[in-house]
Amino acid sequence: MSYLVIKCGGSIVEELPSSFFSDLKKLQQIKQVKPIIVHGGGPMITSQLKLMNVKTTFVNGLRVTTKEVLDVVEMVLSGSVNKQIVRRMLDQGVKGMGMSGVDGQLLQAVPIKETDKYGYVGQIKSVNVKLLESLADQDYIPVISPIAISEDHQHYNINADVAAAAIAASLQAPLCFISDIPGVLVNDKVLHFADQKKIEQLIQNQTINGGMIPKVKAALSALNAGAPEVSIVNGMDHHALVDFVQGKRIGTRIQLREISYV
Ligand SMILES: Nc1ncnc2c1ncn2[C@@H]1O[C@H](COP(=O)(O)OP(=O)(O)O)[C@@H](O)[C@H]1O
Ligand SMILES: CC(=O)N[C@@H](CCC(=O)OP(=O)(O)O)C(=O)O
Repeated sequence: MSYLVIKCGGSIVEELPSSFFSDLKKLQQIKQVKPIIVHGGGPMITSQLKLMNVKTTFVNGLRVTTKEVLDVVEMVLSGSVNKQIVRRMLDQGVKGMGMSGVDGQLLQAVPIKETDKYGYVGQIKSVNVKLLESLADQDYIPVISPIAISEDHQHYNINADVAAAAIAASLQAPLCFISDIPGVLVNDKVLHFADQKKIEQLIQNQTINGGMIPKVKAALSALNAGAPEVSIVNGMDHHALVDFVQGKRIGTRIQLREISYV
């Protein structure tokens, strides 16, 4: 394995055990993996907006982003959340390099199609892969907040699952979603494998809802664009990352091809 894109959800970022960060080093040194972290921070953005008395709404799992909301999203994600992750990596002797998709034009965006509905939400047009390669060559682990920049230098808010999927697709790398649940749950049980058809059915009957919708959709889009493997795992599981790299059966593994569920 070479690159590994790890998406840390805002739901779990503050709870991640120290072993999560020390395992990054083990993966680099023992398995020659080049980890790349993409993080969210949805709950922290919502708390900050609340403190500032700014109303916030979601449509289809995406935050409606006015100019005022965009400033707060950027402040929270590229500021406190990003630096908190870098600090926790440094505590474990891991070389973290915090950046947003704006820095070095890492994530180049165009506005999402329905701008009247979503405001400053973007979709990723391209990823500056050379920048990621040069950081990995120096053993840095990029820690990326999902703010992107357009050709005319407007910043856009990107759902972190979508940003992680775009990066995994650009690098043709496996993608591991770290969240606060043990995987996709159906009747309180973890679904260990799910194919496209099953996911569409679970969205349709609302078993998959809320923040899980952009996650599974991003998983499918990464796979369709050539990412070899995508799983959703629980960040509270010690050594979830190592288990993922070793191909152990943890969380929910998403696949394109059909699976027999009998
Ligand atoms: N079928 C499902 N299985 C598991 N979680 C689900 C499901 N449907 C909705 N969810 C919700 O999705 C959440 C994970 O998405 P989200 O809150 O966006 O996490 P993150 O911040 O890790 O990206 C879970 O905490 C849960 O509330
Ligand atoms: C467009 C959009 O919805 N952006 C997200 C970005 C953060 C995010 O995705 O954080 P989680 O991974 O914790 O959900 C937002 O503003 O909340």
